[in-house]
Amino acid sequence: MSPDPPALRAIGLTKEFRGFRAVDGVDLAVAAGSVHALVGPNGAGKTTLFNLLTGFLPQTAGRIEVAGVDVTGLAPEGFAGRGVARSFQITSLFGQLTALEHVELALQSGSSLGWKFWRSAKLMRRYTPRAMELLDMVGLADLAGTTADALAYGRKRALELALALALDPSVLLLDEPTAGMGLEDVDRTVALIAAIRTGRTVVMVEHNMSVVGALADRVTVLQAGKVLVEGPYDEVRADDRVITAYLGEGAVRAAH
Ligand SMILES: Nc1ncnc2c1ncn2[C@@H]1O[C@H](COP(=O)(O)OP(=O)(O)OP(=O)(O)O)[C@@H](O)[C@H]1O
Repeated sequence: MSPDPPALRAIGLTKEFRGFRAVDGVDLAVAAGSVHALVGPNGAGKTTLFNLLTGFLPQTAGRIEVAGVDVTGLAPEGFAGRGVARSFQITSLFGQLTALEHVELALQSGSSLGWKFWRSAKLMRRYTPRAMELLDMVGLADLAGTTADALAYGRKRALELALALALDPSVLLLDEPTAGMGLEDVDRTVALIAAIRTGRTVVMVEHNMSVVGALADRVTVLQAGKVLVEGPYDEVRADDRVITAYLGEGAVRAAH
């Protein structure tokens, strides 16, 4: 029996911005059921790769597969339709809607992308039980009636996760899930991701190495648009090439 194809795979993926290669021939295979972190110094191409892997940017060259199926060139809706979802950006929350209403809308639209139409409160109520479950999962049950505007930063990020989970994706992509958080929220988010990874594949861009160490099965380090190193966290963090990429030559000498 052949092994399962990667949940998400990039082959020679390349993105040029006016001739500048932000992502340059990246090969990436994210094993089904794994948590895979994308790391690298500023400007390495993480966000661009993330956008390519969710259909938010068209690639210049290369191929993307979801569970072995070619999805190259599909729009974000096409990726979502194949079970690939990304966490929402805070800016896309509607300040005056409650946390519960946000999740109900996400459930109703069936897609993190379709906020276009509005339904009656009565129709929405059919989604309330599942929406409450999702809010409970991310620790927001007590804040279901709070408007997004009134949620603290860490709670907004938790709401973003609930919205992504509303799609029940098989592959969940998280863009810096702990960025800007205090320690307590970071710990809470790590525990949450550890809980929601069950039964799915998670790809995350993350700067915080202790978060990567706590969650990631494998780590891909990008530098100047290319894969510098790929492997388990402990191997990657001890790799001289990675230390140099982050801290410069002197840091490698200091580390030995
Ligand atoms: N729309 C764009 N037009 C032109 N250049 C871009 C565009 N988007 C990204 N770049 C360039 O591509 C390179 C990679 O950027 P990207 O944001 O993907 O890196 P990153 O690893 O996510 O960085 P950071 O950790 O700072 O967020 C950078 O040099 C950036 O200036």
